[in-house]
Amino acid sequence: MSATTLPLSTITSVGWPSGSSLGYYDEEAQRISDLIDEGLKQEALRRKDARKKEVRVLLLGQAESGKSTLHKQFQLFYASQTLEQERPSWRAVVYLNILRAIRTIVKGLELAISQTLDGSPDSNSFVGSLKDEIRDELSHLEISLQPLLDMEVPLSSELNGGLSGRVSAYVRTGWQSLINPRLSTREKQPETHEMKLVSEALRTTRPTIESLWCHPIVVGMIARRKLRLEDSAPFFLDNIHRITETEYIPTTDDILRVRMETLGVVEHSLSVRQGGLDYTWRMYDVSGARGHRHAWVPFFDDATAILFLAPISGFDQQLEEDSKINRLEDSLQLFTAICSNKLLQNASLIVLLNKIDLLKQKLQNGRKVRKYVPSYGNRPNTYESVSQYFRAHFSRVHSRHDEGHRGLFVHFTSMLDIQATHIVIRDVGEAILRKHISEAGLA
Ligand SMILES: Nc1nc2c(ncn2[C@@H]2O[C@H](COP(=O)(O)OP(=O)(O)OP(=O)(O)O)[C@@H](O)[C@H]2O)c(=O)[nH]1
Ligand SMILES: [Mg+2]
Repeated sequence: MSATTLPLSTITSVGWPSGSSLGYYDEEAQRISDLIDEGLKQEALRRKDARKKEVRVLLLGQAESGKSTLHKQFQLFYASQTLEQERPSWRAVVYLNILRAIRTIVKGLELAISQTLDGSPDSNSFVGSLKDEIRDELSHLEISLQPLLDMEVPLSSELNGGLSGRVSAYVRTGWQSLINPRLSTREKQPETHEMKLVSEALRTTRPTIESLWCHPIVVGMIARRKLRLEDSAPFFLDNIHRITETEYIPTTDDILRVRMETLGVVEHSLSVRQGGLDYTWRMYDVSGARGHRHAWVPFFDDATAILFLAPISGFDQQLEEDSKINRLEDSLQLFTAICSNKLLQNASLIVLLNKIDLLKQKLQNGRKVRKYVPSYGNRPNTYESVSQYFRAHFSRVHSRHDEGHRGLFVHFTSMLDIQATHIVIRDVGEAILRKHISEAGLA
């Protein structure tokens, strides 16, 4: 029976006050409606209040520009205990970085050796005139390292929760628990089977890795840029002795240097106390590869600030995902798109011209900027001159394309320098918060 066919007597018999007039129901309905309205109002106020205490920061920039490394630095500055908890989990990623570096070297050597065996050596090839005994020596090193390299796929698959395919590991929420299941307990972690195999194999092949890494042919190929190693590969291979110790736990420097690609967009939350108030910083760390940038858009609404990272050491490099595009050129194009994006026009804009340590190193080694950036002309090939020239390019893009007519904050950074980066984080944090406070009416 539907409620509309119930006689009034039936209704009163189930507990409604008998003999009351219809006016009573109106009053009761009104009371309930007022209560609901009040609840909704309180909820809206509570949300508005929480929103005022929430700062949303986007970390943008091309792949390998240093976004995830910057997030680690924020973590170190505001929540170092969380990085402490994660520390053992990074060991697997360090191992994976080493395996990847060895694979790149071995593949590069294989290619060079096959060219000499073909009898059609590239006349410019450094190994074009390899003597038979050196070729045999290199082949022997490669064969000895093959079992170690065969562990790369299972290890990356373990880090990716069983997903294999590309040999890589990805930053995404909760990856640490796969390799370090009792992350929160602080107990000494038992090694996973895969990790045990890899760490043993690394220990036993350490002398071979060292021989390969300091072999004059490999050193020469790197000097002539015949091998494209990731930025941190030399550091890990130089430290192979320490890293293959039985009790090895990654240092903070190792964690900052390790390369782990970001998958999609990862949200991190940080509690930040500033000016006597607690704020929640929501940081969005995105994948910077060309094919993944469309995934950023849903995070543009309501962004408080953008931290745009441009690795200016990349003036002589191409994108990994498209070898026709110069890295610096790509950074400038991307920055143009960010400046002119209407959805972002209210967000503070902060540019971090990153990897200045690598830029200084390249210039010291005699790399000429004008060879890769013809417009640089005959200006001095010094860090001061080059860095200001690159900065001027970003400022020009900003003044031509900035939709919101915002001010532009520019910092030169090396994400590996903890002290200097923390000064930048403090300055940037204060600037972002000042703007947020005045806009949210918290002042
Ligand atoms: N030498 C040097 N290396 C850096 C610097 N900043 C970052 N790196 C290294 O560059 C590599 C890439 O850094 P990530 O932070 O993973 O780059 P990302 O922008 O998050 O890259 P995607 O996630 O692919 O978009 C890592 O190995 C870092 O250790 C820097 O200032 N100097
Ligand atoms: Mg990343």
